[in-house]
This record gives sequence, C-alpha cells and structure tokens, in this order.
Amino acid sequence: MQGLIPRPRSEVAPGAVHVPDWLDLTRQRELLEACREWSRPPGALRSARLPSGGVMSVRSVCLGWHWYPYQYSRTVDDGDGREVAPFPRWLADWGQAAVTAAYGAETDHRPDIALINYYDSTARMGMHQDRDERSDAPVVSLSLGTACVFRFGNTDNRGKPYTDVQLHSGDLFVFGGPSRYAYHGVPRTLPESTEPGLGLRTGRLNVTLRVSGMA
Ligand SMILES: O=C(O)CCC(=O)C(=O)O
Ligand SMILES: [Fe+2]
Repeated sequence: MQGLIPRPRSEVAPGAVHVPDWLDLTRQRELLEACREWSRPPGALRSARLPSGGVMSVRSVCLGWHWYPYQYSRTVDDGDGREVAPFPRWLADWGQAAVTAAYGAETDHRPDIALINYYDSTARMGMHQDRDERSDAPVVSLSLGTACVFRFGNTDNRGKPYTDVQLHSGDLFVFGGPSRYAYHGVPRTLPESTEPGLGLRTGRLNVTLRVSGMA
C-alpha cells in the first residue's frame, strides 16, 4: 500500500533486492487488467498438482512457457494440451526496467516466462527454489492486492537463516546472482492490508518474470 510512510528499499541478501512501491497505482491497475485478461478461459487459473498427490493452494496461469511440477512446456500438458499464451513484449520491457531498478545498472535482461499466481486468503507457498529454468538470470517478482509475508531464505535448505519481508501491492522483489537459487516461500497473506485504489477486492496476485534459457 502506498502509505504515508515510505518504506525503504533493502538488500535482503546479496543479489536479493526489495523495492517497495515500484509500480504506481496506474501501473498496478494496468498489470491487474492484464492478469484478468490472462486468467480468462481458456487460460483460466488452475491449481497445479504435485507429484506427491497434493494440490497447490495458489491458482496460476503462465505465459511464454507453461510450468507444472517440475518442468516447462510450450503446451499445457497437465491440462487441455493447448499452446501456452504468448509472452508480451511490454512485459519483457517491465522485466528489464525492474532489474535496472533493483541493481542500478542497465541490463539486457529479456524474460520470456511469466507465472501469475493468485492467493486467496488461505493460500500459501512452501519454501522452494526456482530452478526449472535453464538460465541463472534474475527472477523478477511483482505483487498486487493483499500484502503477504515473503520468506527469503538461504541456498542450502528450507530452514533458517531466512528473512521475512512484507510484500505490498506495487512492490518489486528481484533475486539473482548469489541469491538466484535461494529457497523462498509465502507463509501467509495479510488479508487486512489491501490496496483500496486497485480494484482487486480480495486476494493477492504475484507475477514472476523469468528467463527460460530455452528456445
Ligand atoms: O508469490 C510470491 O511472492 C512468490 C511466488 C514464487 O515463489 C513462485 O512463483 O515461484
Ligand atoms: Fe518461487
């Protein structure tokens, strides 16, 4: 939430940078509108099934490459088999600008995967590494709606040491370099904290932009 007290940017771990309020309300609304578009059937948000038999509590849709545990495909292999929706050029531009904002240096960062996750008030995400990409380029994360506790850990295991950060609507988080393969997760959302001007009544959206390293 773009409150009265500005929240400082912070480097949570080397290469892991939190930039509060990176997206102003106009940009947040644009991204929300796009998420709504991407979530419309046949795209439709779905809960991925884990090999363990469990079902993820977040609902998601992908652009560019379709992710399901634990691989990428050009087709929705765990659904109706259709081709994944294209990754738009403007979103790659946002990804590039995000990396520049986080690291303070121009880059030629060109993401080609977006994972859009929707969290209702009970959804969470266990500690995991993002390691199904064949590129060690940074991961860009954008948040909309309800805030959450984002747990950013270490590269060795799911446990401590970790740092809990609150991600609010409009916040950017980038993890790359030595933090690219750090474990991270969302232990809970904070449903009492919404962004009133956004137009998302409940829940949280998170969009991660990634480089597949695949052709
Ligand atoms: O929702 C978030 O902030 C993190 C999402 C995430 O870690 C993922 O999609 O791999
Ligand atoms: Fe992740």
